[in-house]
Amino acid sequence: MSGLLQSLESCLEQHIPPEDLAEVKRILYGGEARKLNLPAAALLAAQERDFELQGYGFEAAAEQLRRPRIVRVGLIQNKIPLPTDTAVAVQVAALHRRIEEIVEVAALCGVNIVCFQEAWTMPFAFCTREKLPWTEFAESAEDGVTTKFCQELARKHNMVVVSPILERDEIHWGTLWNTAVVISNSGAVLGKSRKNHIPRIGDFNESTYYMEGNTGHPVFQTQFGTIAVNICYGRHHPLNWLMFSLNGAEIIFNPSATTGNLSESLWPIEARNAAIANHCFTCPINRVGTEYYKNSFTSGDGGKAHHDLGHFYGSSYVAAPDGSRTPGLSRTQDGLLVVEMDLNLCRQVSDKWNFKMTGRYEMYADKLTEAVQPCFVPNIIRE
Ligand SMILES: NC(=O)NCCC(=O)O
Repeated sequence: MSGLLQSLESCLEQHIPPEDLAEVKRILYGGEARKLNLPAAALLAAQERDFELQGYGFEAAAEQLRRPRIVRVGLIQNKIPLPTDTAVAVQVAALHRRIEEIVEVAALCGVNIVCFQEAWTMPFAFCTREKLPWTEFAESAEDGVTTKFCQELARKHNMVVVSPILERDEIHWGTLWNTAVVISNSGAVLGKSRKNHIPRIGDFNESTYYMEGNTGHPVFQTQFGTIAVNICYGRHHPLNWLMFSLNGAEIIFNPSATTGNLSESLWPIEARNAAIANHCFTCPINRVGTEYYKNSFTSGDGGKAHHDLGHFYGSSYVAAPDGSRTPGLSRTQDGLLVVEMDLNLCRQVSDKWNFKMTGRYEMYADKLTEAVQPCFVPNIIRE
């Protein structure tokens, strides 16, 4: 992992000859994203508060019967501000303060829907396998301190807030889940979406802490568009994206926590491919920084015990249904990515490429039903 590389895009800008840059961006990114003109006050506040602020826009063609449906989303990536052995309540409060000051800037930029990173109120401590204090970060999705905090933000800024937390479900005997709480711009809790796929890879020992989600693939109708949340490792599962899309999601957020050595080469591909395959916008968000734990832990691979999961590489971005994408935020710095999109692009691209129309879902539904039966015989033709 190169700790110094700020972002792939800054590297390209620096090293690709100027006469080739536009063509390189067309091939790699589907074109040069339109830069948004963000308010000077927002740029200044971001600088003072020490985070990167970037803004891009995606266009759609004008239609005769539908007005443009313009929405601005905000993706926030951040480091944990305090050491992991600071008191739980103090860490949570510090994260609330950090997010509050970034959301204020999102509001200045006209953001309608904001999404935070996975388990944003805590260090991503699931590498340790220790229960305390990490399970103490879990909160009620309905009326925990973080949900109340987000409801205030939503009301104050007239913004839909997607808040991925570690959830404690008191009704079901204190069960823990990895959950995104979706809060309407009215301040009401619209609902929640639990992480469907739990990693069992390397230091990501998350199944020690919480269960595979049981909320299916809910889509939330907001004033600004229909949204869904595919949490982190669900990014690797094309059917997970598909189901959110079949339920009508126009924007799918992917709040994540993932590290360089493990997944950085997959990061630019998976969510972008999901945007293309499902005719929707996708918004992967990753935390930044290296989180240190006092007690060492092993990866179960015979390697040495260590004190961190590796570097969380940020690089949050937005991909559009036509396959184009924004540059990523920094690999090392807190950041806010503001992206304006016309949701009419989803149907326009669908009418062009027809992936849903040609999807032959009935064929796959039948065959998948067969494939999961114990008596399944793979269809291999032999001589
Ligand atoms: N948080 C999480 O599910 N991480 C797993 C690693 C990855 O999906 O890249």
